[in-house]
Order: sequence, then C-alpha cells, then structure tokens
Amino acid sequence: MTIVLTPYVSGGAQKLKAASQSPAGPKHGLTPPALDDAVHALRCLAQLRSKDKGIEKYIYLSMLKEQDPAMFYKLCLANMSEFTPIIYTPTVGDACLQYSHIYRRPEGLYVSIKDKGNIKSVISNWPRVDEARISVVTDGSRILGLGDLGINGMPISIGKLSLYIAGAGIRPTSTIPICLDLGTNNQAYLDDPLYLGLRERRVPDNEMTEFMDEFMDEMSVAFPKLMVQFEDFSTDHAFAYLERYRNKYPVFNDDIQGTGAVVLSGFLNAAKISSAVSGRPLSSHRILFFGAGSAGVGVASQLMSFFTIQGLSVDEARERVWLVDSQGLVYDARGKLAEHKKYFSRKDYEGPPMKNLLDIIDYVKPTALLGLSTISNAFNAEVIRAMSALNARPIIFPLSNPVRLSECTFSDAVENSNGNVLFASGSPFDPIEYNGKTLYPGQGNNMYIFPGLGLGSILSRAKSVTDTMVEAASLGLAESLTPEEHDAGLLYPRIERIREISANIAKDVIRAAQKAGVDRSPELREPNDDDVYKRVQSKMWTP
Ligand SMILES: NC(=O)C1=CN([C@@H]2O[C@H](COP(=O)(O)OP(=O)(O)OC[C@H]3O[C@@H](n4cnc5c(N)ncnc54)[C@H](OP(=O)(O)O)[C@@H]3O)[C@@H](O)[C@H]2O)C=CC1
Ligand SMILES: CC(=O)C(=O)O
Ligand SMILES: [Mg+2]
Repeated sequence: MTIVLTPYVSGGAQKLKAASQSPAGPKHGLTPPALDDAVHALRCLAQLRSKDKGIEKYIYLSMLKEQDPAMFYKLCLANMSEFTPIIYTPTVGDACLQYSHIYRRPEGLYVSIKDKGNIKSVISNWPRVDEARISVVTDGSRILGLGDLGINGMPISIGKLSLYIAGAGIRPTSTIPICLDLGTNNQAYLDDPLYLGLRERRVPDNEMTEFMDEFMDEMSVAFPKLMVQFEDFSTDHAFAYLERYRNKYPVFNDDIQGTGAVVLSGFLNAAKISSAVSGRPLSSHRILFFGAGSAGVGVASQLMSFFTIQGLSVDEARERVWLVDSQGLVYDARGKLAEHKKYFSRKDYEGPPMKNLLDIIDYVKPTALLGLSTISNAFNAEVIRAMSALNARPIIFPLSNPVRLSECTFSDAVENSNGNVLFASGSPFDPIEYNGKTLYPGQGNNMYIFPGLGLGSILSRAKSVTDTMVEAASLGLAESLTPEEHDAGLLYPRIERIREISANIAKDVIRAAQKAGVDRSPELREPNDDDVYKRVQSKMWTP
C-alpha cells in the first residue's frame, strides 16, 4: 500500500511506516501479511461508518488523511456525498468549535499578530516539499455562521483545501491551510484553558492592516506562484481586504465571490424552471435577500449579471434586488448604512422601518427568497406559504451554514409549498419522498466553485482573479447539468461528478483569464477548448 508522508507529520508510527516503504514494495515483516489495498479500503470505510458521532468521523478521517493521504482521497472521491458533510459543512463547523479540545497535531501554518515584523521567518518554516500553489487563509473571525472562533477557525482552511485536492486534483503538497491569529473577541475561548490561540482581544483595524500588508507581501515573495483564497473574514474586513489586494495579487474572497458564483448558477437554473411555469420573462424576477453581509451582498452583486445577460441595464438590474438585515428592509431613508449595503439600498421606499419578513414579502412580491442571515427557521411555514401564494414555483434558498443555522429545512420547504419549491441550501439535506416522487435538494455551496476557479487561476498563472473569471466559473457550473440531472429537477450537478465539473470550470476560467489578459501561461493559449480541457485534466493529481 502507498504511504506518503505529509510535510508536517512526524513521530514513531510514521517513521515505522516510512521504513516499510521501498521501491520494491513494503519491507517484509513491517506490514501484516494479508494487507491488501482494496480490502484495506473496505476496512477504512467500515471503521468510519462504525462511528456514531459526526465529530468522531471527522477525527477518524483527519487521522487517515495524515497517515495515508492516498487512501483518504481515493475514498473521498469514491464517496463524495458521504465524505463532504464530514470534512466540510456541517461537521467541520463542530470541528472548528471544538478545535482546541480535539487537537492532536499541527496541520497548516499559524501566523499570529506577535509575528508582525517577522512574518518572513515564520513563513520560511513551512516545509518546501513542493512549490505552494494555493492557500486558504482565514482569520477565524466569522467561521460559517458560528461567529468569531479565533484560532479554532483552522479546520475551515483545512477542509476547503481537502476539497481542492479531492475536487480539482490540486497536489496535496502544494496547498497551505493558514489561520491568522489576530486575537479573538470570543469570551468563552478567552476563558478556556485549552484554547490554542492568543489570549487577547482582536487588534484594531490599523494594526490588522499593517499585519495583512506584511503577510501578503511575504507570501508573494516566498511563493511566487501562489493563489490566496480569503475565507470567513468578518464582513467589513472581507470587503476591505478583497479590494485592497485583488489588483496586486492573485486572490479572491470565497464568501463574496465564490458564493456569488454558486448562487448565480443555481438561480439561473431555478429561474428557467420557474419562468417556464409562470410565463414571466427571466428579466422580471424579483430577489429578496434575507441577510446583507459579505455573502448576501456578494451574491446580490453577482446576480446583477443574471439580469444584464437578459438585456437589462445595470441600474435596471439593481432595481430587481431588495436587502433585509437585522433592522429590516434596507433603504436610504432609514439612516446611516454600512458601506457594503449602500449600493443595493432602496431609494423607492420612504415609510417607517419594515421589519417583519411577511410584511416585506407582501411589499416586494419576490419570486426568490435567499437566506444568508445565520437565523435558523427564519423561513417558517408562513413565510414559505406566502412565497408559494405569489409563485407557482417559488425559489427559496436558505444558504446559511452549518445546517442547524439554515433558514429552513428541505422538508419544511417542500411541505409548505406543496412540493413546488425550487430549493438550494448551504449545507446538505437528504432527498425526500413526496407524493410518490423523490425530490432532491440543491446544495448552493461555494464548494462547487472554488476548486475549479482555483485550478483555472493556478494553471493560467493569473496575475489577478477578475470578475469575468468568477462569472465564467458560475456560468460553466450552470451549464454542467446532464440531461438526467435536468430531468431529475436538479439545480446543481451531482457532487460525485466534481472532478469533471471542476475541469470544465477551470477551462472556462482559463479562457476568461486569457480574454482579460491576466494569464501568464502561453502554452495554454490553445485555439481549441477541448485541448485546453484535456490539458487541465492531465494536470490533475490523482490519488
Ligand atoms: N452557502 C454558501 O456557500 C455560503 C453560505 N454562507 C453563510 O452565510 C451566512 C452569512 O454570512 P456573512 O454574510 O459572511 O455573515 P454576516 O454576519 O456578515 O451577515 C449576516 C447578515 O444577516 C443579517 N441578520 C442577522 N440577524 C438577522 C435577523 N434577525 N433578521 C434579518 N437579518 C439578520 C445581518 O444583519 P446586520 O448587517 O444588520 O448585522 C447581516 O446582514 C453564514 O451562515 C455563512 O455560513 C457564507 C458563505 C458561503
Ligand atoms: C460555505 C462558506 O464558505 C461559509 O459558510 O462561510
Ligand atoms: Mg466561508
């Protein structure tokens, strides 16, 4: 069997395993006599499935990934819909919450505010087994919908990179999960004797920006071919650092751009179905966002292209969007607004604050209701019924993560819409039987986008990640449904096809990078798309 040591493992067990390797196969006596790859795969799956709790499964898979990455990724690829809810949302949310308690070994790079002025030497400690190509960087300040988790955010960077490796064939040794420790305002962690991060409150913005400038600069010097994915920064910093670095380095923000792209894709497919039934033109859809943070506003911005593709002007497209935040409908006359909400703030409403979601639905008459609020059950039975009264096929996407923060469950959405809902959630729900038919929930999660977007950006050696590259990823995903998936009423392709989907998205991203003139990989400027697709596939790592 293949045993590959990851750069950051050590210890007696690994040394013994490494010793069992030789070009001619395992050294006699250092592995059990009947150890066989295929049977061992069954053994690993049986061990995984014997565990009742999600967090125990997470810990088991974490250890398997360390000890035998090839086996881990082989099993992951063969069982994507079973593995993703464990290594990613929802279980990765529990892993983050409990990280300081379940911690067993270092994994990834930790850079703290105490390293300011000295970040270069910290980065230089990263083992250079392979040239780093992609890093997922979080500061732990808004992990999923769970709030400020400080250093406990590390598993989100690890989980996203596992999906890059499984879903897009990025070489494991070319990835760097990073958690920046800028303190935490989570009092429970500050009081927890096992907490692994700095026992300090978050630093002020000016200090954070100095730190981020140094960090980004040193990363680009140490790893000239690196692409950085910002993940789960709190909303103000998410927008600020994307703007600050996007024209300087190859970087994108997954919560703003990845989520925007995945939702545009699912919305395109849902709107076509909804419009085919109602007869209303695609350009007349009306979208109500419940939640106006980095994800809500990121998705709203990306959905502008849904309308501009239908021929609306940018101003007309903006008129199709309504935002709701914790204070209710977002409108100019309400008073001072956070910078990121201003663009979509309504100018055509001047009445008293409108806080009740049912009143807002009655006023807006939306065809689509998208939840990015972290408020579980916000889309209650009355809300779903109100949407169903307005629309033969209401589009309802409760996109908050993890699953317990979803604005509604799939079964509630189906029951209260008499099976008519066009549904996608951020975290996975099981299919359900309804009136003798199997209904499948969509998973509107950026996991469909970032692997292909990252792969395309890396292979094209993009200087920056342009809006057109993000849009290409989204449209590529929307078009990737097979006839069978269309017939089953799916809004997103089956996750089992993630490699094929990612290769297609990467090809479209490469083309968009070339069109935008940001690519630095002349050998990919092939005239034929099929050749580019084949080149992408040939570059994918296979366990
Ligand atoms: N499906 C996917 O792929 C993704 C899902 N997400 C999920 O989206 C959620 C939000 O993320 P993000 O935008 O970064 O977080 P933020 O905290 O920035 O945004 C949350 C938004 O919800 C609003 N809100 C909070 N309480 C209420 C309420 N009672 N009624 C109405 N609105 C309310 C907030 O209002 P205010 O502005 O007034 O505070 C804010 O606008 C998270 O759960 C995250 O996991 C994120 C990225 C990807
Ligand atoms: C999916 C994701 O990126 C989030 O919930 O933050
Ligand atoms: Mg995120």
